[in-house]
Amino acid sequence: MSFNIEELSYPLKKAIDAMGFESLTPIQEKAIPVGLAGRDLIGQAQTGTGKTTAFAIPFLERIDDDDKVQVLVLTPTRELCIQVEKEIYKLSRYLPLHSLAIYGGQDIKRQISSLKNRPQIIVATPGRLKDHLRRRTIRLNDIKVVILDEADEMLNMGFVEDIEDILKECPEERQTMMFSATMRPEIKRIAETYMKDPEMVKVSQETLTVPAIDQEAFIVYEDKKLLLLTRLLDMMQPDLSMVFGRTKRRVDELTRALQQLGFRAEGLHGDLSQYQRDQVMRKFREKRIDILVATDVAARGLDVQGVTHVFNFDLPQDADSYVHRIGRTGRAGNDGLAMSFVTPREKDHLAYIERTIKHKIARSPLPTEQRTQQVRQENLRIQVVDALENGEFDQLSWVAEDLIATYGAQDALMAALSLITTGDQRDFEAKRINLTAEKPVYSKNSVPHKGGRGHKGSRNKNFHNRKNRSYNKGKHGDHGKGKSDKWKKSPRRKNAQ
Ligand SMILES: Nc1ncnc2c1ncn2[C@@H]1O[C@H](COP(=O)(O)OP(=O)(O)OP(=O)(O)O)[C@@H](O)[C@H]1O
Ligand SMILES: [Mg+2]
Repeated sequence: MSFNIEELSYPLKKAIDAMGFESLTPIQEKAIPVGLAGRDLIGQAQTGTGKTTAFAIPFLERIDDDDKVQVLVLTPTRELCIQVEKEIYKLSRYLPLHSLAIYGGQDIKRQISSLKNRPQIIVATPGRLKDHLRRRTIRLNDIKVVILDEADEMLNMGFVEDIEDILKECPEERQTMMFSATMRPEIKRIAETYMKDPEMVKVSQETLTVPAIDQEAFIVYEDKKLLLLTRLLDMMQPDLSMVFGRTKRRVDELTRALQQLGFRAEGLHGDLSQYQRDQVMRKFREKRIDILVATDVAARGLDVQGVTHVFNFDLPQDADSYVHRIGRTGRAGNDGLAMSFVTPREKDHLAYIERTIKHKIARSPLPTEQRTQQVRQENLRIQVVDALENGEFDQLSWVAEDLIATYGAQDALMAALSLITTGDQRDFEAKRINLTAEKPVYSKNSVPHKGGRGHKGSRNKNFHNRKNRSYNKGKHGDHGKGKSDKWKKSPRRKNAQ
């Protein structure tokens, strides 16, 4: 029998109930008993499968309300730090425990004054935590549990020294747990050097990516990417989407371009002030913007309800990053669609990503102007039907009567429709915007094409088996053909597991 909710203490059961979780996810079933036993562990499970709760429940069951810092959770980014602390806060709602997020960019004095609440649990980014250690405003002498979320990233070059420094300040006698959706063998070996006889808790799946995420690739020239994105956004009208760009400059330029084209988009990257970063994340979570354009700073861990589409405007450098980026959708049992833009010179890099994730990414044909226009018009029809069914427009009746009497119903309606379509104009503008070109991505793992550059390998032919797919098979626009509706409206959301 696997571990289940009934075995938890009452305050946690109640909190989990309030969060709407009906049962535990597989990684939670497997990792919680090991964590409760006080063992060190490395937990690996796909994106969006509830690793946060998997690592939080054991320490919430085990620590006491002694007002010392007993648990330290480390995360690679500020946004993730804030999010993880929120999840812990929700889980500990009925427990006499305090948690606090400590991250860079926030006023350190404010953090110092929040520390007066005597939190038992600190969630931190490494840099800012080290500041506090230097100032002796945080001490780690009483730490019982250390958790590295996104452990493989934390043990990568950029962070590993900070992590070492931090772990040195923690007592030897402690429980250490590491979690991630990706754990390359060499990183796993490094991880083990910081742990005592860790148990490997893995929810094995055939692929690194989540099956609920549909993955597609478009082979597209660099200077046609913006037009492609514009058309896809217009056709599919995602609820919320994330667009990943390679560099900060790329993110800035792309955000500006999308705004100019009339999309509600904002950018997120490490050069923004913390205030700006917080604002952007808040707007995105509250659906006041539809599109978050970001660098890899947003690739890991972020959990935003309603993200139905992820676009890799630029391919990521490594396959792990691909896994985490696309994992921002298809979370907790929901569907998602991930689309990657690949320049012809990056085909080998895509092949390397496919090999690593053990999943073949379907090649999709580029939407033509004609097809795009047709879908836009069908979407327009849906908009009008929605308005007919739900709208209140009685106050416009005299205008309609007047226009119909003067110009006839058909002309009057067509003129009115033309006012609300932006599509053709958008295409026109998208073609005129020049983004600074990014270099093609290449990694030492991407093998060159057989026959050199420009060779059209027979391998690629198999990928075009979707050529005749329709971009519009939704409930209103299409007249009965096909089942998939992903090309237009956002994928349907199932209930969370
Ligand atoms: N038992 C559960 N039932 C339903 N939903 C859950 C359950 N546990 C967690 N969730 C929800 O699932 C979502 C994803 O959880 P979480 O962010 O912990 O995933 P993750 O495995 O850490 O993903 P990533 O690898 O991207 O960091 C969250 O919204 C969380 O609240
Ligand atoms: Mg996570």
